[in-house]
This record gives sequence, structure tokens and C-alpha cells, in this order.
Amino acid sequence: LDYVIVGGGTAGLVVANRLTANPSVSVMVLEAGGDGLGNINISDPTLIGAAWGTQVDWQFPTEPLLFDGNRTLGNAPRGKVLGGSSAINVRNLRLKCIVFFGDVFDRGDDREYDEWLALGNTGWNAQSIMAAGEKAEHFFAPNATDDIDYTLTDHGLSGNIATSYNSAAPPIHDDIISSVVNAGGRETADNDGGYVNGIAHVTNARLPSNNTRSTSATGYYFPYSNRTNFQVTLNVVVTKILWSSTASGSAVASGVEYVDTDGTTHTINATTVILSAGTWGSPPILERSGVGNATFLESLGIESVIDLPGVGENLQEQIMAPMEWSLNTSLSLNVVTPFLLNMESLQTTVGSENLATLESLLDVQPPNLSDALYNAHKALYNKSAPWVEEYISVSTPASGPSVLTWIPVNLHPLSRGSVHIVSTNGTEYPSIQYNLFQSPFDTYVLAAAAQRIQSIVSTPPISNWITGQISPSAGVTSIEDLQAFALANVAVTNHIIGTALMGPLEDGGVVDASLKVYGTKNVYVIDASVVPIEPAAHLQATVYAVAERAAALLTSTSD
Ligand SMILES: Cc1cc2nc3c(=O)[nH]c(=O)nc-3n(C[C@H](O)[C@H](O)[C@H](O)COP(=O)(O)OP(=O)(O)OC[C@H]3O[C@@H](n4cnc5c(N)ncnc54)[C@H](O)[C@@H]3O)c2cc1C
Repeated sequence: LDYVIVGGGTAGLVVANRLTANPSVSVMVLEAGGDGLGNINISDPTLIGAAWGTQVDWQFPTEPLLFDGNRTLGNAPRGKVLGGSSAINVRNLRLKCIVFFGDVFDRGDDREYDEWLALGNTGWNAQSIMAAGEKAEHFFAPNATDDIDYTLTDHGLSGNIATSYNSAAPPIHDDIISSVVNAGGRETADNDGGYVNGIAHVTNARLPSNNTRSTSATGYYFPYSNRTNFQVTLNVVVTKILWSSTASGSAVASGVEYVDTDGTTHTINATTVILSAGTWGSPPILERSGVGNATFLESLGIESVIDLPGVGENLQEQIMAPMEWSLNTSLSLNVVTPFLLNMESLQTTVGSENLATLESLLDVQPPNLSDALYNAHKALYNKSAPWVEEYISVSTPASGPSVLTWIPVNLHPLSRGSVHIVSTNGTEYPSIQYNLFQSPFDTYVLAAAAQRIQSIVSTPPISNWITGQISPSAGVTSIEDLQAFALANVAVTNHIIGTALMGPLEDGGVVDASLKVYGTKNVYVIDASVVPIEPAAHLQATVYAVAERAAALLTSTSD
């Protein structure tokens, strides 16, 4: 066997597909979940969140929030099925909100992707990441009557993942756009072209002809399952990497160990091992294999093979605090309506009265954020890269008036969490610490963005639709009160990255720019855990881009 790929998720199936295009290359994908075929909770993206808490969801327990000791955000969803999280990824609002969003597919900003290169990741910049992302996309333009602007040249037109818009835009959207513009924002035709700075509709990973979800399984595996060199073993959990040599600085993997549903242990040999088990899945496998912080591993009785302190660190998550208003009418809308995205530089978002405080908070480097990543974030700020994303949606409950939901998202928090194993047991859940709001800067960003949203919503014409503020309650308008609101109502976006960071070793890197694990000859990590900087977007399009580019590097084809 040439390659064993751990995890048939978003990234894993892309890599398997591209490698097996060469019939002489053999690949085995080991996936913990089943094939998901016939599961309507996966195929129908309008069945919002129906897959969560079922057997196709890992339901990762998370640790109590450090700033609020008794509270946790509960079990976090992650796909445990062919297609991985691309099969269940729909917006997940845990709190009061009744609105959910679609299976968003959008790219980040050139300034963010160029920062990957500035961090020392040769070959990874806006141009190469955008090109790889477009390779994954097959964009279906909306009907002319849908009243949705777009720019065809900002999209890939012949890739494996179908993208399209939900449906026609309801008239209230014009008033939302007008209020954003009247309050000093801008309208853009499309935010997928590398300059994310305005309000626009976004695409979903959806095949418009039958309104089914497009996943890495539907796009990269099922149509190719007759390739004899593309093998998949389902319902097996990989526990660790096996080594044929642990020579210092050049460890050689011989394959992996896995357990089946009976608890029987198996091994499989391969020339190259690729971990694509996700941001919370890949680091635990490395740690159980002796790759990680040597002191920590030895405390668990695991012999250190490669001392790599970055493994499991640098966990980054985008955070939000949903806001809601009641409208003066009951619009006939589906629960998931078309929606808009508004992104602007942080300097514009916070307003001049908050800028000095914000910049003084940005000047404080959190203790577990490396100099390199801290400087990258300051560079993003200085380049006026987008920092706050606003999800805007209108929904109508079973009874009563429609609700406007407007959610500020802090795209680039400074706080960093971690994921680490708690024992040598290969199937035990790791300990996941988000460490949200470690940096007061993160709270302030959400509060200042919320204040600005309040001013947009009170600007005509959208203000004429509003009858009252639901959340936060009326009167919560000061920065102090809005910070308290953000702390009490924080929700996560499930856009986790960073735990097998791509970057120089001295900056906490786990993999080099070819995504090979430092100190190994033949072990790679290819999934969201290598992403060093969050995009001003939802994450999957960037993960597809990472996987496409990594596969191209492996097959040495030009991208
Ligand atoms: C609830 C939710 C909502 C989201 N919403 C959006 C959205 O609307 N838009 C967007 O762009 N992004 C969204 N995301 C993020 C996006 O889906 C993920 O970032 C992306 O899919 C991650 O890809 P990955 O390849 O890193 O991991 P995954 O796709 O999660 O793949 C990991 C795979 O590895 C398997 N695996 C793990 N451990 C093992 C093991 N030990 N042995 C064998 N197999 C294993 C898993 O079962 C899984 O199939 C969402 C994510 C979630 C969870």
C-alpha cells in the first residue's frame, strides 16, 4: 500500500481522490464512521442540525469555560461519517437563537492568506490558496430573477463541490443592504474574489438541481468508488502510528494501528501515513504515537519519539454573540432564508470612540500566543483586513412576527486553546479547552461590533421594520454591558484550526510547508488543524483548498 489516510472527512477524501487518479498509486482510507448513504439528515441541508447528537456526530465533550468555571458549551459536533464535518456542517447556534444558517461555502481574504506566507510557509499565499480553492468548486449561478448579485470570475466552475445560493432574496434584504450602506458600510457583488469587505450574499455547498448537500463524499468519493486503487474501510478508529525507525530527526512510519467495532486491534502497513482526522482528531493520534510535548507525554507513560511542543496547542475558534430584533410583520420565509454577510476592517467596525481602547488591548500579547502569530495578527490589523463578520438573517417562527438575527463574529480572536489526550486509551475522548476570552481584546471586539450593529439596525429603512430588541434586551448599549452580554451569550462557530500548525518549528509549528510532520520521513497532516490563520469566512472552502494544494504537492503536479 502506498498511502494510508486516517479519516475520510473533508480533506481526507480530496487527497485520496487526487492520489488515486494515478492508477498505479494505492490508497486506503480508514474512517471511524459509516458511509452515510441514505441518511437524509446529511443529504438534506434544510434539516438543520438534525445530524447532531446522532451516530454521525462525534459529540466531542468540551471543558468548562475558564472565564466562567461551571459553564461548558456542551458537546461540540464533528462529522463521524464519510465526508466528515462537510456532511453535517450547518451553522450551530446553541443559545436562544432560533435561526440557523446554511452549509456556507466561502473563501477568505487575500490579506489573510498572504499572512500564511509571511509566517514562513513557502508557497502558501493568496494566489496559490485561491487557485487551489477554485479547483474544488463548481459554481452554479442563480437565476436572473433571484435578485442575487455575484461575480462569475470569483468562482471555480468545474470542481467537485457544487456551490449555489439558497433561493431568491426576499425584499427585506434590499432594506438591510440600504441600512448598511446608509450607516457607512459598503455593498459588494461577491465576497469570494479575495477582497472581503462589504455586504453580499454567500454561496452554500449545495447542488441546486435537487437541493442536496455537496460533501467531500458526494464530490470526491462516491463518483470514484469504482477505482480499485481507492479503498475505504469504514467503522474503524485509528489509535496510533506505527514506527519502523524512531531515529532522531528522521522517524519512519510503517503504518497505523486501528480498532474495529468489536474492539479488535489491527495494523496496516503503508509507505506514507496521512492524518486527516481533523483539528481534534489528528493531534491525539500524534500524541499516542510519541509525537508531542515530551514532558507531557512522558507523564502519561508514552515514550517520546519526537519532541514537538506545538502538537495540540494553538487551538483557535471564531466566536460570536447572537443578537435579535422582532419585526412588525410575519414574512412568509423558510427558517433558513438567504442571508447576507457584512465584513469590514476592525478599525471601521468599532467606531472612533472605541479605537484607542481596542488598540491598547491589541497591544497585550497573550502568554500562549507565539510572537510569530501575534505579529501576524497585528499585521492583519494594520492592513485593515476584515476582522468582524456579521451574519444577517430573517426567519419566521411557527407563530408570531418574524425575527431579524444579526450576529457579530470575531474572526481573529487572540486567545488560544488546546486539545490533548488524557490517557493512552486510543478511543478515549481528548480534553478540549477552548480558552475563550483569555484576551480581553476578544471580548471588546464583540462588544464594539454589537454596538455598531445596533446603530445600523436603528438606521432607516430597516429601522422601520423593527418593533423591539429581543436579545440583548433594550437598554444594553454601553460597551461594558455589551461585553457582559458577549461573555454570557458566547457561541462558537465550529471553525476550529491550528492544533497541528503549519509553520516554522521555532514558532510552534508541527508540520512544514509540505504538511510533513517535523522529525518524520513520511507522516503528513492534511486537514483543518494545519491552518495557521482563520479566513474571513466559514472554514470548509479553505480546508478544501488546503487539501487540493497538499495533494498537488504530493503528486508533484503543478497547481
Ligand atoms: C457543526 C458544524 C458546522 C459547520 N458549519 C460550517 C459552514 O456552514 N460552512 C463552512 O465552511 N464550514 C463549516 N464548518 C467547518 C467545516 O465543516 C470544517 O472546518 C471542515 O469540514 C473540517 O474538515 P477536516 O477535514 O479538517 O475534518 P473533518 O471533515 O471533520 O474530517 C475528519 C474525519 O476523520 C475521521 N476521524 C477522526 N478521528 C479518527 C480516527 N481516530 N480514526 C478514523 N477516522 C477518524 C472523522 O470521523 C471524520 O470523518 C462547520 C463544522 C461543524 C462541525
